[in-house]
Amino acid sequence: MALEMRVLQSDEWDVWYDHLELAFGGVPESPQERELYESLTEPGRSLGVWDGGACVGSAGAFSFRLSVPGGALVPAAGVTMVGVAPTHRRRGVLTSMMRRQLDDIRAGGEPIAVLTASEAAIYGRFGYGIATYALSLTVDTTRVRLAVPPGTDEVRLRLADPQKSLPECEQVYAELVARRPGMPARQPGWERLSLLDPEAMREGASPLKCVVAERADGEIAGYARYRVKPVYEHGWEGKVEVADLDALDPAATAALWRYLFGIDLTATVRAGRRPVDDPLLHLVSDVRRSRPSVRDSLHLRLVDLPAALEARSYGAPLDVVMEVEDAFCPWNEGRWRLVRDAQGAVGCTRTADPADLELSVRDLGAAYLGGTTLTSLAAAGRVRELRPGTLAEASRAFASDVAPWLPHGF
Ligand SMILES: CC(=O)SCCNC(=O)CCNC(=O)[C@H](O)C(C)(C)COP(=O)(O)OP(=O)(O)OC[C@H]1O[C@@H](n2cnc3c(N)ncnc32)[C@H](O)[C@@H]1OP(=O)(O)O
Repeated sequence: MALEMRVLQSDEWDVWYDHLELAFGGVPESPQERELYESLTEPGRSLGVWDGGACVGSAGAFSFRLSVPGGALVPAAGVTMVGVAPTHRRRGVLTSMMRRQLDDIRAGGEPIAVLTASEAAIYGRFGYGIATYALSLTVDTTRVRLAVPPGTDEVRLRLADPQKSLPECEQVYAELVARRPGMPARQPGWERLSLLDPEAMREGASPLKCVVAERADGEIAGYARYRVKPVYEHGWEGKVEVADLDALDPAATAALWRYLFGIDLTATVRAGRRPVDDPLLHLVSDVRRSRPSVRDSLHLRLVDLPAALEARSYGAPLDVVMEVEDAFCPWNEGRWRLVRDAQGAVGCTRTADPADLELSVRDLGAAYLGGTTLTSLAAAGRVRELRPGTLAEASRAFASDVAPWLPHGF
């Protein structure tokens, strides 16, 4: 029987999601998680592939707005819930869904698409590049000390109910979105993701706790959400699992980390999905015993290349012609002139002038948020400089002073 791909109807969601769970191995999600993701699913932009009555393929998209260098929010399709039934793998089902989805995203006018990949090797062939990395730290807090900046002692910490303190914590999040590229501005319903706390997610740890940091005037300056996992071996050696830590100034940042490091009966603080330039790296007395590790996080694709490049700002004047390869979305293929003038105005237009740089859309996606430099891509042979001097100029202009960061999965 021929496979049929069609847009999801709301009443098909359960079958569609059961299929997705199976594609990921078949362990059922908690009812809380399932309910949340059902409420966040946008059926009109979710695809199902059907073999008779059986769902064998799924791909969804969320309507995000993502911060980019300069602070603008760019409409971005958040590609999600991708799965192909184990019986139907390696027959091109994913490829057909990616084709349809990118065509739909283009028609809908979102200049970029983003995703987090279950396996880092899947999406490069569809033009996605790795635009952000995530830092994980596992700190031995029996050995590692914090050097806190002046003002830390003036920060007041208050334990708060995660649900009740959500509105004030969301204010902090919203302020950070404008400061750091790669962050999705909160869309209605997404704030609930931070509070998701089913027993199954705790792995023996406590329910989610929240500590709020306030300045002397009572203004909120940050918060951390965390769980404590009791461990007793030769004495108490519990683990503090940090879910979120967002703060607006150095004193609040240090006060929150100091609090987490100092929780009695614990010996480890573990924080995953942190920015790669997390200030914690500079607060700790021993970075090695903080066991940093890095992995790919947000994969990004330019869907409408000129609109995407014009939507961000650049750190220096620039006039560069790029020869871009994009076999999967050929409307982006060819030669583009990107100009950022002395006043900061940006234009990206087609040109017949000789190219200065040559690269694939995937590598342009990797560099788009300013975290991966064009120079580092060139060192790997992925960007080729055709006119001397243009690589350094473009690399400086694209780079972001603040590392791009995706604070949560989707
Ligand atoms: C954004 C997200 O939701 S990420 C979640 C992705 N989903 C999962 O990981 C769930 C488990 N895996 C699956 O459901 C499937 O194996 C998928 C979705 C990864 C791939 O689906 P398929 O229909 O088998 O892919 P398809 O047949 O279109 O393969 C296209 C190409 O990608 C390659 N490919 C497919 N899966 C992988 C993988 N996991 N790693 C590397 N390459 C892969 C194929 O070999 C093929 O390469 P080719 O064109 O050179 O022959």
